[in-house]
Amino acid sequence: MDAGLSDAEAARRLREEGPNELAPATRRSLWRLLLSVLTEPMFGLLLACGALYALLGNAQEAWTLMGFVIVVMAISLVQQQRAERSLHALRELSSPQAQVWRGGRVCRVSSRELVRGDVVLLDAGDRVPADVRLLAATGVSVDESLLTGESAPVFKTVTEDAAGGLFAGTLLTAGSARGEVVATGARSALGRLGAALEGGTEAASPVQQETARIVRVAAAAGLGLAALLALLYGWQRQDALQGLLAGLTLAMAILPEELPVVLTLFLGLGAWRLAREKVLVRQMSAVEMLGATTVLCVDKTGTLTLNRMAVRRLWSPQGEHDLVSEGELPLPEAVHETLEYAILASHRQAIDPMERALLEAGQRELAQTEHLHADWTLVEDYPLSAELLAMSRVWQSPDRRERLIAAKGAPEAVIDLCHLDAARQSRIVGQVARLADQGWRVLGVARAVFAADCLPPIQHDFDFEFVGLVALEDPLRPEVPAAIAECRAAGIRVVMMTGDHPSTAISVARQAGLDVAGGVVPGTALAALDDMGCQDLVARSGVFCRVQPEQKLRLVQALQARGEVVAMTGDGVNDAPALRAAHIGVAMGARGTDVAREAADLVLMQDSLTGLVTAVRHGRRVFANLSKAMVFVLAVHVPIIVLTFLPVLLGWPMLLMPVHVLCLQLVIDPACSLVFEAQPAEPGLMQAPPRPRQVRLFDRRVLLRSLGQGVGLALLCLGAYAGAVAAGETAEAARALCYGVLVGGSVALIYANRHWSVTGWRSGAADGMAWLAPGALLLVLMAWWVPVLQTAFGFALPGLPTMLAGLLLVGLAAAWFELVKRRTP
Ligand SMILES: Nc1ncnc2c1ncn2[C@@H]1O[C@H](COP(=O)(O)OP(=O)(O)OP(=O)(O)O)[C@@H](O)[C@H]1O
Ligand SMILES: [Cu+]
Repeated sequence: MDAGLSDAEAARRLREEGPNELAPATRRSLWRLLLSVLTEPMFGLLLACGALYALLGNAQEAWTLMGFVIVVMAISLVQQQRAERSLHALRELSSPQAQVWRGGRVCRVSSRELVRGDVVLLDAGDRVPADVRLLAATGVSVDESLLTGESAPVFKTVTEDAAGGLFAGTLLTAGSARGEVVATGARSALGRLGAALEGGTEAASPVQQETARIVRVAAAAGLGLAALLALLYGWQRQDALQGLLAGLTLAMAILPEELPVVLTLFLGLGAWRLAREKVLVRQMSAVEMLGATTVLCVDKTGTLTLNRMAVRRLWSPQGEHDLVSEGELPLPEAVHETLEYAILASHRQAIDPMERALLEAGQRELAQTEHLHADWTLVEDYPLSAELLAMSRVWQSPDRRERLIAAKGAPEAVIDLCHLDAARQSRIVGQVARLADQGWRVLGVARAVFAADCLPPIQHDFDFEFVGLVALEDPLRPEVPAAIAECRAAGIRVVMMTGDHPSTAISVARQAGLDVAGGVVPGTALAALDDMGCQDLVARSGVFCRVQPEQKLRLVQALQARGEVVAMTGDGVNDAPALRAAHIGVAMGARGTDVAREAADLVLMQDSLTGLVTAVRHGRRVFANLSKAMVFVLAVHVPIIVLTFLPVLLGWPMLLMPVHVLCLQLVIDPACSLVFEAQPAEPGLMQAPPRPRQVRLFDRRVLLRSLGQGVGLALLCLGAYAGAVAAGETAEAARALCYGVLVGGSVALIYANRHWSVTGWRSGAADGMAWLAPGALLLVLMAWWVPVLQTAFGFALPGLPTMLAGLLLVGLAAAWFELVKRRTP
């Protein structure tokens, strides 16, 4: 029964008892989305306008307006749905997984597919997916604070009573376990409590906060101005209803309802694009923080290296053997014991790549010898700890005559266990340095015998005898040097924090192309330093060895105190605090623990540093595109405001009505979501230093550019109107021309702002532009020619010379935008 359920039985139970989740995944339905669109203030304004038209007796205008309302709302709905769908897909991808016996073998399934009776395997760092009865447990301790509020670890062993089990939502902090699922979903202890895992609470990023502030200010200012305009108009012309209409138009023009939509859309789609590059974003705001990253703190194994360990060399005081260069020779007797005891000090069903490498070397090299003790039984197990980087296992031979203890671990820890004299000690230390200099991970191996029945509590109490050294090779990921070079070019420092030996650390750092000028600093050096000392240290050195998780946290904090924006990779059970502290915590999808993943903002599905560099590049691109979109959105509002306000002041007939503003939205919204969001990175984006952290989205440059471009367009539109009237056109034809220049100018505005470092027409074919520009042209022509629209828009067809003049004005606008783009710093 330990082999778990069959696939068919599991599927049947899943159907009958439902999935293992507390609340069904919440995906905002179409109705919810529609509701949120309907409750936007813009919609209220439009309804008010429609009602006013109806009151004024302009039934046709009221209907046209409503028609546009539906189109604009549909666009907005589609955009939101697009963002929503990408978010949902992300959540699915990042949903927790569980290791389970199904149909006689171990496989990984999404934990929502677990059913009662499944046999699950759990390891330190796993979140317990359901209520589980323990079948086997080694050194299991759990954090049940989610259920009990008590954060002290609780030790668990296999017992008959229910309290011995593991509960859904608790965290395995140490050990490993096998157990049978007894309750899932709402029937689990957590489900009965009605509690929910706090999943990805979205903290607003600086840009999100800034945007929210701008929207509030602009909305208040807009409403104030609109009220002023309504009063002015009503008082000047003694026409309260028309005044109200003018006011509403202005309110509509100023209301910056695009901004938050643009922000969510850009961050959401940015996350979706990253997911296609195998980088999962758990915290949306991380996309934008990534662009400001100045320091990447990376671990070594798996991030810089392949985590594909292989035993390279065996050393004992009697001899040495290289498994690659002397691979065809049989293993010399002198190193047999080194490998033998290294394997005895490992788990039989090893997960750790290092232990697997040892087992595999044993199968290959010792198969014909008496050194593999399949018939021995495990009596006791002393795990690795932060204080002592060594682990021991106690074995009983079949004849039960003696107990044998094998230890392996960091060489200095094993030497310490063996109580060697100074001469032998320094000889071994020299050998360790020689092997580690190649970038290999070196383990010391020791053994002891024990006759008494009662085992001592700590490893130090055995009388260990030094056996030898094992050097494991873990090749550098081939793509890493290029990724690090890219970081350097982009002004990003890469700092390595590893748990490994100093010589191994520096050698791998050198191979990867890290800055090793500051030497390698052991984690213990931090203990003697105060916070200022720490900050000095992280400024000077970029390679840290024998680092423990608490020290990672201190290093991250010291970097942050120096004003750096820190992204940090981590995968261990104890890395969570440092991951949370870093601006961007990065966990590994394949090898990381649940704890690390839950604490992280990003999950790299391919575990490689390259993914992180890609993420940084995307972060920079998203921020750049956001600024471009903001310049455009701000700039295009300037002429709209001027064209609504100025005619009232000058006593002209109204130039813009709600329907015009609304129709322009048909250009603005797709421009943001299609054109600006999809802009590729500017050339040189990764050759520039990171943007300083205090840089705001609406900085001087953005404001200057948008004002400069917007005022230019406003003047040209006014010029178009005044010119047309002067040339003898009717007010309707002049308005038609003015609107044509406004729409054409907006398209030119998009065109110019797509790229900042390149002139518009040199920037190559533009994806979204290809149908945005013809679409806008069609819109204008239809409004000019189609009779129904003509009346709704208050247009008359201008004469041909006027039209040509309008075309010229649009060309002028395009030239002006380029000029402003170049001249603003
Ligand atoms: N299973 C093990 N058996 C014996 N020693 C081990 C084992 N795992 C780790 N060690 C020792 O502990 C040291 C630190 O291991 P740890 O797992 O903390 O490194 P790490 O943080 O994974 O390294 P990196 O930063 O390179 O990823 C290792 O260099 C090794 O000497
Ligand atoms: Cu000791």
